[in-house]
Amino acid sequence: MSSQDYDCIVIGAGVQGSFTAYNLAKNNKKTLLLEQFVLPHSRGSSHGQTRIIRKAYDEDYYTHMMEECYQLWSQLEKEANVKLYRRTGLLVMGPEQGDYQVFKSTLERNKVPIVILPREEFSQHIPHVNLSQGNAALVDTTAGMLCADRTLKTVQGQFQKLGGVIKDGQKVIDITPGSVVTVTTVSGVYRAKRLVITAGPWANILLSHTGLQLPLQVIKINVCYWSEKIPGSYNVQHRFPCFIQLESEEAKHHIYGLPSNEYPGLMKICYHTGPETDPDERDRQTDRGDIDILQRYITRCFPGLVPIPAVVESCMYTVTPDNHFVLDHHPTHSNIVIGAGFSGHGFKFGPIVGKLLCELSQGEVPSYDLSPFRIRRFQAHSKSAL
Ligand SMILES: Cc1cc2nc3c(=O)[nH]c(=O)nc-3n(C[C@H](O)[C@H](O)[C@H](O)COP(=O)(O)OP(=O)(O)OC[C@H]3O[C@@H](n4cnc5c(N)ncnc54)[C@H](O)[C@@H]3O)c2cc1C
Ligand SMILES: O=C(O)[C@@H]1CCCC=N1
Repeated sequence: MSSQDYDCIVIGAGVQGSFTAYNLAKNNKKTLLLEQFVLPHSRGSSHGQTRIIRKAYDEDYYTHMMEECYQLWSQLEKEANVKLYRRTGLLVMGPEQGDYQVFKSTLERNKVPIVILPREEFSQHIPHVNLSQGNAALVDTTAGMLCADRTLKTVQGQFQKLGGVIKDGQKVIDITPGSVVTVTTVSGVYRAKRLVITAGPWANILLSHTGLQLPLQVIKINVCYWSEKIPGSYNVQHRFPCFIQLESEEAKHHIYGLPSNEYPGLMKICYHTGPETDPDERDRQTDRGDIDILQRYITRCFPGLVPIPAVVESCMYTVTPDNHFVLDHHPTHSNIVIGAGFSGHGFKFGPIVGKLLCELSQGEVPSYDLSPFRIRRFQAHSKSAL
């Protein structure tokens, strides 16, 4: 095996590619992780200080995967001696008869510890928030925040300690499928028996070299931070939780937030959709319709915040038509595995996605039923070239 030959190449060092490479190295596979930008970077979907981790989901299969995933997060923390998870709880608010009931049933069915907050007791538990008319509320008490940038640094570091090789600043410009896959970057040519593509918003650009297109939409998210009128009122140290406001008449998509933490006195609150963008032209996309929706919501429900964003950063989602991930083999090249379309909720699953993509690439039976994540569910869709 020459120095350019690997058991497996992983393209894309975001959260999913980094955890996949780490799992491959743990399984004694000679692994190369390729990244187009110099690391660390803030041009994809995995950067920033924080992400929400939760078991509160509509579907049982996500809640089931999160059971093991919490353990994997904790194992990584112990192995690397770093703190990545902070328990805050997740406040779920939503119209009583809508998605809220589905979240509640999933949590109850799976025996996730929750606290129901009756309307008359709400403000005693959650001061500084107005519960919308007709909304109900509960807290997923096991939920919390993950340190995102620290996670990438940690998992990439552990991968390298296991002998894994990271080459950053190496944009992949060609892929030649075959029993040995050839991957060409701007400055090298590498070969491997197996390839994993975890390219986030650039997935379809890379997949075009393999004759496949998936129905993925890339959207820009304005990551907004809002100033506390009274310092500390929404602070993590004062036990303010993360929250999700489920979709309602006035906001057609979720609104979610994390307590003030990374920027003193600023709480992060975002809208769970945004305008479509080309990933290489993200900063040219200046639509701020989402911010208007957030301003109205904050004025009404978070009266302790100044309803003008103090900081706006950018991030991207890569969204599938059903908002479920793609975790599958390439339909015509079985030694190519794809992890894509994490639809704005994939970070918390990083450790389990890494384990599953590693299993798929090694031809093993995956630890979970992956039928919700198969490519063939898009067969009827116009953008899939299967
Ligand atoms: C604002 C925001 C808030 C979010 N909040 C949450 C949350 O609270 N909880 C949660 O669980 N999830 C959340 N998510 C979603 C989560 O962050 C994403 O699902 C996850 O980061 C996707 O990771 P990825 O590895 O697929 O993509 P990315 O992080 O984009 O990684 C893909 C990598 O591939 C590289 N690449 C692409 N093309 C090439 C090429 N040709 N050659 C080499 N490298 C290439 C890119 O540069 C990039 O580094 C949020 C996302 C955003 C944007
Ligand atoms: O995945 C998450 O928890 C966040 C909050 C809800 C919307 C998307 N991302």
